[in-house]
Amino acid sequence: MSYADARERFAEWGVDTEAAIARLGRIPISLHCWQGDDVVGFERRRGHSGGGIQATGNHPGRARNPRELRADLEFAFAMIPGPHRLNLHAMYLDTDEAPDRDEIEYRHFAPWVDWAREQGAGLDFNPTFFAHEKADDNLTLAHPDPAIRAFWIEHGRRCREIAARMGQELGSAAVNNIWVPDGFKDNPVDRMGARRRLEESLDAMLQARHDPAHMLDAVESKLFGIGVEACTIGSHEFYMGYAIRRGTLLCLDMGHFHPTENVADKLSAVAPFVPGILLHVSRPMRWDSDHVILLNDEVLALAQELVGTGLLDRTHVGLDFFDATISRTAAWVIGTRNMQKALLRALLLPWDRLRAAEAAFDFTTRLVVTEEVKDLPFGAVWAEFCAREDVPSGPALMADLDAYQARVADRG
Ligand SMILES: C[C@H](O)[C@H](O)[C@@H](O)C(=O)CO
Ligand SMILES: [Mn+2]
Repeated sequence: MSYADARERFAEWGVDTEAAIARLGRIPISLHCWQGDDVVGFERRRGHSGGGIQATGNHPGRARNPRELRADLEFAFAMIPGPHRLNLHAMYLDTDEAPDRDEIEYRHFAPWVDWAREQGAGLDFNPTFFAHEKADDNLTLAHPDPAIRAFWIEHGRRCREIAARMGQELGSAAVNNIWVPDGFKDNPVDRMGARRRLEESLDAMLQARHDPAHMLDAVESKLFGIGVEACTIGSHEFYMGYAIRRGTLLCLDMGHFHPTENVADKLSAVAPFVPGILLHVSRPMRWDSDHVILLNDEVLALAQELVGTGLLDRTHVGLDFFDATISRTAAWVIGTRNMQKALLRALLLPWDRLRAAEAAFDFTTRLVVTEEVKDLPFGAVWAEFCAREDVPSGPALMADLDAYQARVADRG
């Protein structure tokens, strides 16, 4: 179906496809750098605990250095319509030096900023509290040893400074997301002590004020991780309380809750109490497996809540998946485009009609409308969006993905 015909079909429902396309074109999605190299990073020191996260698979083409990762990202950006952001982790520094985590400085990341400026992309940032000898006890900011806590506090403090400078340089606030793997494999007897230490460390780390136009703090909770099955110190309740008290963003990772929980439902529940939300859009399969996101019910529901509640302006959409069994660039492209497709579908819903039906307790109409509109030609609107943004779709996209993968397949 042509776009012109599709526009008319949507108009019959009172939906303006032009407005939806325009809104979608202003929503940046933050691509996570760690999908490109299986969460390895570019530090010269290696070989320590991974904090319970690990990519599985050995598909050829893993980016081995910043140059390769940037080339892969440039390709992915060319396949993804709309404004771009890159979510960097501190272990992806670009330098010949070998600073420890408590020694990193802005200059170690400056090449990323230069590159982002060239690309017209924003940057987000994350301290790296894993893959380091001082994280091998599965305790960092909550460690009982004050020297280890001090080390990680200094790392986190520096990361906030680096993120703030990135945001200032690029004229777009960098979200600096704090996730620590801290927890216990078996039942601890002093959960309270560990949580108090985490709270104190976070307070020390977040003491310096930074301009929110440059940097926004976020905290990310988790239900459990491999190796910390009995207790995660930074649980949802912990960080929900912390984000409210400190006024930070709250990060909701779709893989960090019990599988029966509905992350979409949480948005309107937490939004009144925190200044904003960071999403890690992911696909847990039985656990926090970080599969590439599909255009599935969970992602559609998330996008629908973002649009329907008006929370888009207060939400930063980031991705968090990593799959090393398929082309890493294709994973980025397909996952990101799925998030955008979900947002487009949400933007193309007849919201006024649905809200009126619900307000009138006419749940029959609400059901009929939600099911009937599923037959509308969303694909034609998506194809039009891609064409206007000069990115391929359909078979042309597949050909480009295959050609790029063939180019990187001989990386050692
Ligand atoms: C690499 C990220 O910091 C990490 O995936 C974190 O966001 C997470 O979700 C850990 O399970
Ligand atoms: Mn996450």
